[in-house]
Amino acid sequence: MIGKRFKVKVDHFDNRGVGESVTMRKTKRGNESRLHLMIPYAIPGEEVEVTVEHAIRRKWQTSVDQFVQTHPDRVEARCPHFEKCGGCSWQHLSYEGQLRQKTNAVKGYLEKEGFDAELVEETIGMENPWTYRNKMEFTFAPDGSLGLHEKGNYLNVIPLETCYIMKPEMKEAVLEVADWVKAHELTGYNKETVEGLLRFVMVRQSFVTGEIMLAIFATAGPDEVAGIQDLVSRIETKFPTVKSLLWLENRDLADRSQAEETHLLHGRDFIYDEIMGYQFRLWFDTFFQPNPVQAKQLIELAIEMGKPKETEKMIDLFCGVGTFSLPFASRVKELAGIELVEASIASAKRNASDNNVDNTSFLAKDARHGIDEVLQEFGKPELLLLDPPRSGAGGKVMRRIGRAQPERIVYVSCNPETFAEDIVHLKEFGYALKKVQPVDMFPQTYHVEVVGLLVSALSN
Ligand SMILES: C[S@@+](CC[C@H](N)C(=O)[O-])C[C@H]1O[C@@H](n2cnc3c(N)ncnc32)[C@H](O)[C@@H]1O
Repeated sequence: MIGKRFKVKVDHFDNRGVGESVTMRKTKRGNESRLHLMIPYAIPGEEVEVTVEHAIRRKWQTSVDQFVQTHPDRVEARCPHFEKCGGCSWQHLSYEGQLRQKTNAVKGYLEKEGFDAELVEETIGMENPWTYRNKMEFTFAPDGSLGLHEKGNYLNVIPLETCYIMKPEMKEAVLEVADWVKAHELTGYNKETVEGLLRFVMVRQSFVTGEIMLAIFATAGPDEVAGIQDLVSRIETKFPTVKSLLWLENRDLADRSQAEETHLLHGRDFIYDEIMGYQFRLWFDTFFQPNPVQAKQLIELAIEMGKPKETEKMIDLFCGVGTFSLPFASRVKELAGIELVEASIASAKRNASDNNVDNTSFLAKDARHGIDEVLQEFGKPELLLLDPPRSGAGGKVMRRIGRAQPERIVYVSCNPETFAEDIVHLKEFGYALKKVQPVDMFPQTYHVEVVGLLVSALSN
């Protein structure tokens, strides 16, 4: 198969937004079999000539020799790193085209699980689908250059020239770090030889307060690094909005942005952010919605769909640091948040008290056991919101939710595929899906967020 050429029409995007063509072909024994060809950066409807490169899990990966017919939504990608960088995967689609494809994808996942695709609204897009990210992470190459991982090659780093999905000020601050590294001839960490100093730079900025955090992950402490004072004075003089400059020591072999020791080089160890008028403290490892403009839309939508009432009790499952909990708490009598990560629960409690929200309780537990515990102490909630990770909540959690019988369930998801699989479990408990609203949290990528409303038949 390798090296064979085909002329095919792209049928659909797979669940990672890659063009796929499926054709029937005869095997040597004369049987019919499906041939899956994966075609990078191709759009459904396009006609392409491709060459087979290799197989991954029974799907043949191809390279494009020629586009015979292109889609009207095809555009020139804006970024010079497009196709090499693992970040934006859909810059070859017009923004309107991206939104259409996202709506179709959500409809497809729901139809597959037996739901009515008519319940899916058009995807809510952004007025400006660029410079939307409030947090980015860049990697050092062994020679000290700083950039983004090459797509499909974790060991290679593409030096950062530009990045259109983050704010220019964030990029300038990161480029200043890159310049400092070059000036002092510091080395980057080599994953193969496990030698070298610098691992990552994480940058995050609040779009409301403007405060920036710069965190540098390295295999040694700052005392062991020549020129550290130069870094501090460069940042202090050129970037007054950097309110937190951190040096995070990570000597571990595991190449993750974690820290064994935190050294504060400038400012405080957190920055302030705000959403819907609520203030949040963000540490370097705090999960916070990465697109603050759309996050506000998402919370407002969840409120509109869930219709919280002042007489009601509510559970916020997978609550993180309380991004949804705080705005909802002011609209219900009592709210209980459940979340696995203890540090997030500590943050959620602090965020509640910082914002004078006093009708919440937060429990650091796995969702499954947390529901049982909260139900025992708290009784049946009228409203339940869940916002699980990409892998979904899973059947066991969904059945526990079904048995708890809240009147209304608002399901926020960053993965419509697992969302559709999860809500199937609620059917046997008498829930009907009323509405699904896709929201574009990640323009220029295939990712799409959804908010779904499910209502119990028993509540009517
Ligand atoms: C998509 S985030 C949502 C967080 C929060 N709703 C927000 O908007 O910031 C999913 C959250 O689920 C938490 N989580 C993951 N697995 C969990 C589990 N088994 N039980 C409870 N929480 C879990 C993660 O730590 C993370 O905070």
